[in-house]
Amino acid sequence: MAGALQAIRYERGKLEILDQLQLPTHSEYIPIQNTEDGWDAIKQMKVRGAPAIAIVGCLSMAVELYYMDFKSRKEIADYVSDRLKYLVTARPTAVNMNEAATKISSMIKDMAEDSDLSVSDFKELAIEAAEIMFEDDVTINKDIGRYGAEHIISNTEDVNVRILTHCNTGSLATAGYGTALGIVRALNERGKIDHVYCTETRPYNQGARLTAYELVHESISATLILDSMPSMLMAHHDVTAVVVGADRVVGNGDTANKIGTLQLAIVAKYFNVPFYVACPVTTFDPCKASGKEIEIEERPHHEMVSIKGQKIAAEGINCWNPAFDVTPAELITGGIVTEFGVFKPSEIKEKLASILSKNKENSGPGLQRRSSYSSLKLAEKSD
Ligand SMILES: CSC[C@@H](O)[C@@H](O)C(=O)COP(=O)(O)O
Repeated sequence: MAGALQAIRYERGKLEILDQLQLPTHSEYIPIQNTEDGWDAIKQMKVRGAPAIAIVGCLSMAVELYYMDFKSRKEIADYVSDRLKYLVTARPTAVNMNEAATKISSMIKDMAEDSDLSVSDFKELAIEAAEIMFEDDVTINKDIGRYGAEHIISNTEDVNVRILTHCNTGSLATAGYGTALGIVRALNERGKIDHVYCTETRPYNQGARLTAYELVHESISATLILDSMPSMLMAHHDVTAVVVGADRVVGNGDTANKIGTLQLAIVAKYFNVPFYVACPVTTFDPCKASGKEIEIEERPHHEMVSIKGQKIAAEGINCWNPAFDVTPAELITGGIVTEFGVFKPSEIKEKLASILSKNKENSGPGLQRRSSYSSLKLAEKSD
């Protein structure tokens, strides 16, 4: 296998991201020195993909914090909460940044009350909270990959599978490995891929520029198709499953993902092809009852009518550029693949609530387990 693609490079006090606007022709890492840089990179989509947005947002806060001096724990807690709220405003549909902001802010607020913690140890904990997300992401994605691959293999008679995917959900959209593309990677590691089809994903072309790049990089047998071709593809070729990522899965299983996902799900239903959504539990938003409540980001019209400054549409035409659509739960026929297993959309809220409450005390990915670990480490250090 080729060396892993790395969208995010981080060491304490230093963050760089691979500028995805320049891919696939140029690979340039750009520095993110503070939360303004983080916000701009997310807004302009130099980094994109729900998990990567949250990781870069939080790490930009960590880098900023690292170079600052504070007088009290409360000052740090207020600062962190303010910066994270600001980062959430960069892109509204993907819930991961909002989820991370809420989790880190409330953890930091609780720990600010702990008078045994020095200001500098407290600052370190705030930084570590962001670092934990980055460190855990690949493990989470590998679990998603394993569950998804096993589910697909055990629910098909195909010896080797043909997968259709949309947008980019791979190493470039996460800390590494990927979610939906992580399932493709896991299938490939098991020698089970016959072929992968990826859609170009207009207007930003994440499929043509990024997913195709990742598939070629890993020598996975793959074909690029236009966004208008999935029905033609399913009419003429056997597709084992459609596997996509998610920006927000709400309580009833309705799922917001890259524009074009809904039509893929409708076509898959027509041709009786199982349709899977793959995402970490941080993409789950149980507070919203249905997809109607999801705010859909609208992107600037210039992204539709020009490519790298070159006009491709008639001057003066009106445009509509929603970045995401919502797939109703009933069309997610294969299931929702998470790091805890594959769930039916109708059962995901209940099942995740039970798993997460059991895991809260002593395991599970993310801040709960690791923050108590960090507190222990700091306590040991001060003994
Ligand atoms: C693992 S990424 C999952 C989703 O974020 C992905 O499918 C997607 O819709 C990305 O949209 P983008 O606008 O490129 O951020």
